[in-house]
Amino acid sequence: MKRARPESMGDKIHRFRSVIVVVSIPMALVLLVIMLMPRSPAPLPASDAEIIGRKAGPSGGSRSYAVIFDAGSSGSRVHVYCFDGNLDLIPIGQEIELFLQKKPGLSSYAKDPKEAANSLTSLLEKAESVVPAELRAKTPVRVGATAGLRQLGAETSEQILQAVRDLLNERSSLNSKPDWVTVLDGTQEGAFQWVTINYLLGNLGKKHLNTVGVVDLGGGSVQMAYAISERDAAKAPKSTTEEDEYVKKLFLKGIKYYLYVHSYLRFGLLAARAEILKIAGGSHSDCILNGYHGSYKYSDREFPASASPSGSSYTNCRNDAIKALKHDEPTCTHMKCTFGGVWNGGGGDGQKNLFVASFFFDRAAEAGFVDPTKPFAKVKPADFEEAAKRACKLNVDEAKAIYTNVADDNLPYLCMDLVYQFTLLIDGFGLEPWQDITLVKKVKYHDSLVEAAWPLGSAIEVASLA
Ligand SMILES: Nc1nc2c(ncn2[C@@H]2O[C@H](COP(=O)(O)OP(=O)(O)OP(=O)(O)O)[C@@H](O)[C@H]2O)c(=O)[nH]1
Repeated sequence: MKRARPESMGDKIHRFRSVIVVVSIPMALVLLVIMLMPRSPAPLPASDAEIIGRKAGPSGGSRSYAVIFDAGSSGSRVHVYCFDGNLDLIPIGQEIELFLQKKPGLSSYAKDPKEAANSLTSLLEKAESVVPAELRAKTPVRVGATAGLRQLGAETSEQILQAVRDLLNERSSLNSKPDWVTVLDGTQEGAFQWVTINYLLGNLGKKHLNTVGVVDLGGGSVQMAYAISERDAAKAPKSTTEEDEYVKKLFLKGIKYYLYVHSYLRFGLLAARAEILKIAGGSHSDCILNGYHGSYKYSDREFPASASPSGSSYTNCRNDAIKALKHDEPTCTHMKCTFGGVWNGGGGDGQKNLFVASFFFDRAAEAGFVDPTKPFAKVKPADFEEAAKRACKLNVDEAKAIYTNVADDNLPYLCMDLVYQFTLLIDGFGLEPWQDITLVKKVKYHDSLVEAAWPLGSAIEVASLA
C-alpha cells in the first residue's frame, strides 16, 4: 500500500473532554464528538457544532447501561455495557460486558416476522436481568440489523423490524425508540467497528496516524474503515447518498478524524460463496471439497454446490474467487480502487495497522493457524493462502478428520472460504501477502477482554445521548 503524506495538523482543535456531542453539518456528514475524561469542556470548535448530548461530571457513582443487539445474517447477539461518568467501561458482575449470541439470525425468519422478533426474547430477558431495575427505564436498547436484513429488501426487513419494536414495547422495561431498531447501513457498521477497536486500544485522542484500521468480514457484507488525512479526505470522490459517503468526520476526544469507510454488500463470507458458485455456473465447483454433492442455500436462493470430478483445486478456485470479486466490475473512475469500482481511500498511515475481525478470525482459528483461545493473533495474508492450499487438497472426510473445529455444514466450503479470504485481502483490498495484520476477536481493555464488535461503538454513541 502506498503511504499518504503525514497530515499537517492545519486547524488548531481545542482539546476538550467529558462532553459527548453528535454534530451535523450542511454536507450531511455526521460528526461524532466524544470526550471521555472529566474536565470543564473547552469551547467547541467553530460554528458547526451543536450540543445534543452532554456527559459530564466526576466518574464517581454515576453509571449508565446500554443494551445493543447485533442482528447479523449468521446470528443474533446482545451486548450489555456499563459506563461510568467518563464513559469508561465498568464491569457487570465478573465480566466487563454481558455478551450472548444465538443462531440463526433474523433474516432466517423472513416469512415470519413475529417469529423473528421472538427469537430475541431469551437474549432480551438475560440482558435486562443484569441492568438494575431502577435504571432500566433510562437504559437505551438498540437493535442494529446488518447485511442479512439489508439483503431481504425494504418491505420484509421493515416487517421484521416492526415486530421487534412491538416486542420491545410489549415485553421490555428498557428505554426503546422506533428509530433505534433499524437496519444499520454498512458505513455506520464500519464506523462503529472503528470506534470500538480504537476506543479499546486507547487510540481515541491520538493523531490519525496512530489509530488502527479495521476490516470486519460478516456473512453478508464486509466493511473496511480507517482514518485518513484531511488532505486525502478533501480528494474523496463525492457520493450521491449519505450511506455511500466515503468519508465520515468524527470528533473523538478533541481530535477531528476523517474516517474512510466502505461496506461491500454481497461480499461477506457467506454471500461470497454464492457469488463464487455463480461464477462456476455449472453443477460443480473447483472450490468444493471432493466427496460433497449438494447445494448451497443463501438469501432464499439455492445454488448447485458439488465437487468437480477431479476434486477441489486451489488454482482454479482462486481464479473463480478473483472473477467473483471483479465480476462485471465498473471501470475505476477514481485515483485507485479496491474492487467493484470502489475508491480505496488512498491508504496511508491510518491503514498501515489493520485489525481484522469476525469470520477472518473464525476461519483462521478453524484452519489451525490461530489459537482459538487467544483474543487476537498477528498473521500475514499469506497464511490464508498456505491454509487454503492445504485444505484444497483434501476431500470432505479427510478434512473432517483434520479440522475438528470446523462445523459439518462448513466443511465442504473450507477451501473456498480460505481462498476467498486470501483473495479479498490481496486482490480486493490491495494488501501485501507478507504484511502483518492482527486478527481480532477480543481486545484487552484495562484487565479485561472486550468483544471486538461494532455494538460498543453504538453503545458509546447512545450512552452519550442519554
Ligand atoms: N465472539 C464474538 N463473535 C462475533 C461477534 N460478532 C460476530 N461474531 C462472529 O463473527 C462471525 C461473523 O459475524 P458478523 O460479522 O456479525 O456477520 P453476520 O452475523 O453474518 O452479519 P452481517 O454483518 O449481516 O453479514 C460469526 O461467526 C459471528 O459468530 C462478537 O461480538 N463476538
